[in-house]
Amino acid sequence: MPRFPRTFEARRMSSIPRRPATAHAVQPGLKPLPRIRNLIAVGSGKGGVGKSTTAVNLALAIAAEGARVGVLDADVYGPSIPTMLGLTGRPDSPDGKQIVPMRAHGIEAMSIGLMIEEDSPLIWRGPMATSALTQLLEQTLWGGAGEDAQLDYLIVDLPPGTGDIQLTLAQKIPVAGAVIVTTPQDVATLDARKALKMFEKVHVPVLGLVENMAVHVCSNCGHVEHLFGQGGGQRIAAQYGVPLLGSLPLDIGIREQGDVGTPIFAFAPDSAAAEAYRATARALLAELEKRPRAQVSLGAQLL
Ligand SMILES: Nc1ncnc2c1ncn2[C@@H]1O[C@H](COP(=O)(O)OP(=O)(O)OP(=O)(O)O)[C@@H](O)[C@H]1O
Repeated sequence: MPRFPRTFEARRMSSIPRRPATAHAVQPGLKPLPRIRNLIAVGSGKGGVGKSTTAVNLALAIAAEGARVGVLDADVYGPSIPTMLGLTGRPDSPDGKQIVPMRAHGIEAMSIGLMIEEDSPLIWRGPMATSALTQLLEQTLWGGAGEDAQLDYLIVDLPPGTGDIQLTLAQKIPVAGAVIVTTPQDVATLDARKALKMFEKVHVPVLGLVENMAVHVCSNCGHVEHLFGQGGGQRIAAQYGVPLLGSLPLDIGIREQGDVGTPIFAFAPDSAAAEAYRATARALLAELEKRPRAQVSLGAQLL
């Protein structure tokens, strides 16, 4: 794989003008979080489909559009975002209550994995997990220390599956929209449908599906192969009545870069894989723009 001389962070700092995002409506009955203009939940019907990898690279791709972005790793079963972003140590908490998010590759990040010992197994019952996660969401100083600090987008990597924890989280967290990550096999077994139903049940709008590992790119010759046939993602999205936001390649660089803490989008922003994430991120933002805006109340910062 070609090496790119300039890091993503340097590129981002030097050339991308900030474009503050419009805040969009959340589920009826919930109040938007003051520090978050748009919270986007990333879910999947089952584990191992590449949800965290997709969430992190999409967060970077959205940041590259000029937005202030954070990622919250809510995957209590296997918090992998610290590794994917190369984060270690504990986040600061000056007053013992609020938590300063960590930063990597130009985005903010917080993970349940940063708050516990690295080797300790997370065997939490539903209520414990959901209250820990809602606390983490609310007590993190997203967007900086100032009173009016805000992120344009917070990408929340939900635990895989559609059990109680996922349902409660989808119900309690004020979400502007959800994205469902599937693989071609996942599509075949209809696990993605369960995730769709779950979000529907709690009135969270699904912005679309992302088909991960859709085509294989040979690391030697770059040959592209549709291992699982073509058009599956498109068909299933049409069947469910939601857009297919993008199809991502099964690419060794995506895995390798995730393992070493510099996601492919940061490592090789001009690669074909990064381009696929960029196109998917743009489609996601375009879908979000179609959603109703958050209501503006006097004194609120949701302009
Ligand atoms: N498009 C891709 N190409 C190559 N490898 C990928 C791709 N997407 C994900 N992977 C790899 O697949 C493995 C699982 O990915 P990831 O941890 O993102 O899945 P997940 O759905 O979040 O898993 P879980 O939530 O069950 O822990 C990782 O090793 C990751 O690097």
